[in-house]
Amino acid sequence: MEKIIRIGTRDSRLAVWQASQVKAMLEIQGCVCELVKVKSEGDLDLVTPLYAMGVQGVFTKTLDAYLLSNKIDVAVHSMKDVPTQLAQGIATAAVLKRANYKDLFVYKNEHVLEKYFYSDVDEQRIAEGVIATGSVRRKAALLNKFPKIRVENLRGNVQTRMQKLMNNDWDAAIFAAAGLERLDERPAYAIEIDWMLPAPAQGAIAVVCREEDVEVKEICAPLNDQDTMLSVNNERDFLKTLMGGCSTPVSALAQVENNKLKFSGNIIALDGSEILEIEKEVDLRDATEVGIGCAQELLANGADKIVEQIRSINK
Ligand SMILES: NCc1[nH]cc(CCC(=O)O)c1CC(=O)O
Repeated sequence: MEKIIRIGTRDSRLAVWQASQVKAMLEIQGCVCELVKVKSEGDLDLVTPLYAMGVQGVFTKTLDAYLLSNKIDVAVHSMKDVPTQLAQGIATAAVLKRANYKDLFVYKNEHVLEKYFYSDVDEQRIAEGVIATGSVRRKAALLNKFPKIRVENLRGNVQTRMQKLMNNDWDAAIFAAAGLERLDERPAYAIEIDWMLPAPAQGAIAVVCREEDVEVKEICAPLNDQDTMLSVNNERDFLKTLMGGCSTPVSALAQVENNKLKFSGNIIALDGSEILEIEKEVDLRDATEVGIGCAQELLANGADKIVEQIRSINK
């Protein structure tokens, strides 16, 4: 009998959409697949901010256990939710071509755009209002640009968060554009935040498998997009070298263009009071350690102090 590839996924709509995408790609290659839907801790607790849940990989560790106990053959994740250090025995089998990597500002009343988008630096420094996000990275970036605003905690899946935005008196909430676009739920009242660097690997989908499963690795290899893989590896190395954590105010974006890798990264103090940024462009041939190099350079230029501050607060 032909091998059936068991594809593990969380059971949120976004996760199931992403896993179905992988299933369809494998089926085009002639594979027989089935989806195995699993609840993860990250989905069960919709109140605690992610950074307070204290463990890495809240979204991934249930599926890691399923892989290691041979209940599934691959697991599909939003790559930005995957800890930079994969669990022992787990390997990346493929990274799909990246979708929209940007963060999206979703508002209810377009009058707020004046304040947040069509204002100059002086106006931004004094702008007041409330924006909702559960992400420490987005919070730090918003406070860095708009130091007088209040950032409200917001968690849950796409639908829950959208509902909460409608029910509250907030100016806006921030979403990953990729998540909304995959579900065909990007509202008309939304604008991409061009100045905000994304989370490392935002918009990329990872397929992981058992480290020693050569057969599954071979089957998944054609799904891999080399440019995306190189980019997100550098972004994740940047994060790992700086902090190692998952919910941290670290942003990074690497892009392949004209045989070059363009890398941008930053780390921001949790309260937005300080930002350290770096940009580099290197030949593709020398592009495997840009993320590490940029992180080391930032650490030598003061990022170590921000990292220390974040560690002491998270303790
Ligand atoms: N941490 C939650 C999460 N993980 C991946 C996505 C969206 C898809 C992606 O970024 O690839 C989201 C939602 C969001 O940040 O709004």
